[in-house]
Amino acid sequence: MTENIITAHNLSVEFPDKVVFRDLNIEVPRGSFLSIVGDNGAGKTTFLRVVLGHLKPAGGDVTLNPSRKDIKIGYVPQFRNLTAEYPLSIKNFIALGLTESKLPWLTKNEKAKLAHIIEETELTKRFDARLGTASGGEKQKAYLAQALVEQPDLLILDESTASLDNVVKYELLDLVTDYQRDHDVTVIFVTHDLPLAQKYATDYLLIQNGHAVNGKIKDLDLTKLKMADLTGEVNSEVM
Ligand SMILES: Nc1ncnc2c1ncn2[C@@H]1O[C@H](COP(=O)(O)OP(=O)(O)OP(=O)(O)O)[C@@H](O)[C@H]1O
Repeated sequence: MTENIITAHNLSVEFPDKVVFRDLNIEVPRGSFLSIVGDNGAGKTTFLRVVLGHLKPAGGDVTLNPSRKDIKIGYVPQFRNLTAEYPLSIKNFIALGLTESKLPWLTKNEKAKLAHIIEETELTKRFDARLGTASGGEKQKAYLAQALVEQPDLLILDESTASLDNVVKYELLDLVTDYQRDHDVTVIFVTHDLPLAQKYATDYLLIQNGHAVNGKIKDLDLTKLKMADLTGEVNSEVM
């Protein structure tokens, strides 16, 4: 039986002036790829904050497995350009994600982890380059490698493909799904890009207008969503 990494029952999230959603039931199987989609301000980040225990729900419950204390999380933020003067090499930047030892030098095991993730994120030819001078795609791959270097249980891609060009977006998500094939990692991809979500995700969570619906991505009918780049309203047929 597939284990769930996230299980929520009747989860309701509200602020004094806003219902984010009510009575969400969702199970996120280990090893799945969940896309969270919704307009700006719909509640995607808020959902993650509740899951990670940073915000108390108004009702219901959500559990993580492994527990919040034990789970290893990798996080890739939205792309932001670093200045050309940024001093770290790609390799040293990725090494910031190592948490095993507190020593000022890398242990043998850490060096092996670093070499491995550099290869898996296809940065082998560029690991000595300064991150500041790297291309946008290489920078985002370096963020991805940093998030994966400790082999997380859960990888959160927080609009990590926004403002990247199309080729780079697909390259990055190809790397994620290749990595996922070889490692036991669950991916949560927060995005406004529905076609991208449809290509890579197995499951979706759509948060819109105070409602949340979820299911298998193959059952999400894009033609029923009235969205221009996901900035419109969701059709009532879906809600
Ligand atoms: N601590 C808070 N107190 C009150 N309202 C809040 C709080 N945090 C978030 N909100 C509101 O809840 C709503 C959901 O915010 P959230 O940041 O989760 O949206 P989002 O879907 O992640 O948006 P974006 O795509 O722009 O990042 C917004 O209207 C926001 O203003």
